Amino acid sequence: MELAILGGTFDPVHLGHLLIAEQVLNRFDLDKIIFMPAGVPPHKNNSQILPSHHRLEMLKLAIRDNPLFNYSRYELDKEGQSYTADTLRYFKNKQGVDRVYFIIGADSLLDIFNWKEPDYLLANAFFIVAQRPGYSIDNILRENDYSPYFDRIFIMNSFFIDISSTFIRQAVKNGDSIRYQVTEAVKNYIENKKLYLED
Ligand SMILES: Nc1ncnc2c1ncn2[C@@H]1O[C@H](COP(=O)(O)OP(=O)(O)OP(=O)(O)O)[C@@H](O)[C@H]1O
Ligand SMILES: O=C(O)c1ccc[n+]([C@@H]2O[C@H](COP(=O)([O-])O)[C@@H](O)[C@H]2O)c1
Repeated sequence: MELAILGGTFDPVHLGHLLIAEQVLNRFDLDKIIFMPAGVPPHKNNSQILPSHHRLEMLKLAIRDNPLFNYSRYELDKEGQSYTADTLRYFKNKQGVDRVYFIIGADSLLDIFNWKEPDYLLANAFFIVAQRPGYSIDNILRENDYSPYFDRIFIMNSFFIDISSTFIRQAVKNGDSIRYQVTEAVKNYIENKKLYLED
């Protein structure tokens, strides 16, 4: 069995996330994508992250029209930090999944040796890396020694999408439009719940 997971804080989920998931389905022989919201994202300032029920609700709204996009509550329901190594162990050892693909942006690839148990992760999972503005994958691959894992890291020939959750949160705070950066349902949710208006 194979599983393709797009993990993220999704604060909020945006069209960049949806577009990279769609490109993965176009380019790889995978039949669905599992969006995995992090309960406690390891490398983010958690006091500033929206409670998980809001992040999950927006994710559900964003993917509801696409039967190939699913989500998992695994990292939300689990205690402690949402380490990807723990998630990998769970799906491989407890759920018997043979191949787990993690879909990440180039910024995450740059950070991956700072993740918990990077060697275990890189040796036992597969990574699909999406281009991201501001990051040169060629330079990233030159800076660290990824060579033992080259057969497990797939660089996706994807287009660059200049959208980030940080930019969206800032735009809401400034009173700027976020239309076309998030789905209409997510935009309405943010407005109705008055999210991201303050620091
Ligand atoms: N526009 C994008 N292009 C490529 N990858 C992206 C893009 N946005 C997010 N990702 C990737 O999706 C994953 C989850 O991202 P995350 O939920 O942290 O969104 P973000 O926009 O990076 O958030 P923030 O701005 O708060 O850091 C990460 O691996 C990240 O690299
Ligand atoms: O396992 C780790 O140490 C680790 C450190 C940083 C990020 N991650 C995972 O990478 C994914 C994207 O993270 P983020 O912070 O960009 O939302 C998300 O699934 C995180 O749980 C994982």
